[in-house]
Amino acid sequence: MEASMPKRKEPGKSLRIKVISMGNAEVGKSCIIKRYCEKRFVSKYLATIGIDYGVTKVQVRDREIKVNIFDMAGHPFFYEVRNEFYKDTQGVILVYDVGQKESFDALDAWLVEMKQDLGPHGNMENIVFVVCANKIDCAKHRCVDESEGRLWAESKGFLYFETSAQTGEGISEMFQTFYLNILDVCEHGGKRPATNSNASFTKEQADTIRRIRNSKDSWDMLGIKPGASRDEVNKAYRKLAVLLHPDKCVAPGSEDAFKAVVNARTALLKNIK
Ligand SMILES: Nc1nc2c(ncn2[C@@H]2O[C@H](COP(=O)(O)OP(=O)(O)OP(=O)(O)O)[C@@H](O)[C@H]2O)c(=O)[nH]1
Repeated sequence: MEASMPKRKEPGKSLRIKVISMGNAEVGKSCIIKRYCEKRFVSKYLATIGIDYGVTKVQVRDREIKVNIFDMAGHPFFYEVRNEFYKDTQGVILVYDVGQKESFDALDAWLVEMKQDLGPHGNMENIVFVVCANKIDCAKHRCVDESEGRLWAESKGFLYFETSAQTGEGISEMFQTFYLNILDVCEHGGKRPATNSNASFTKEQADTIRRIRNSKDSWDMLGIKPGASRDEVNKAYRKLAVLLHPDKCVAPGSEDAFKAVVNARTALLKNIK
């Protein structure tokens, strides 16, 4: 009789984690959290004063996770309040507004602030970061495209999601993946599993794509001086083509960078005897 009974799976022990939100003022940190926890959107801007705190329970795989969420004010004025809250964090929701380039450019400074506050013994390697490219509903105002955001995030081993707190797009997928990754870390003794931490492209590829994206003309794009010879153009082109060829490079934006390099070479060779 007992042998034919289906085995009941024992639920895993419940887990308690701390996550924080980071990013410039007004990028939508509070709204992302509200959209997920309360399923609503508030269009009126109410600046977070210092820190907002909330607790929520989620079920991930067979584990119940009690999540303590610290929603940080993005305004520089609240630095002194924020710096109390970086330690003992398992996950960070790092947000920028796709229509506000400064908020994207500020992401590095947010990491620096966190690193400084954690001090020399603080280890950010095993914290799960998810980057939210928020306000994608405002397509008309968008100035940071997906490949640029994804490249920044993935080259640091961070998760990347396109979100809109207003429409809800991407929000639950983002939180589900975020919590799953945190659970993986917790179940690996607090260390990020190797498969989750390495980008599938090199730093050289990521830096080259960024350089090409920001180059001012075709010479600059190929990384050569104006007036260089055909041979120099071809040599520079070949080097970049090997590095960025779509068969070899999976970095976000590599296809566009490769096309731009091909066009730059064609344009330059047309005018060199
Ligand atoms: N269109 C649009 N507006 C959004 C979105 N997310 C937030 N907002 C608006 O952006 C403004 C700022 O949102 P908050 O969530 O308060 O921003 P925050 O990052 O928490 O700001 P601080 O508390 O100052 O750090 C509010 O007016 C929101 O309604 C979104 O996805 N789309």
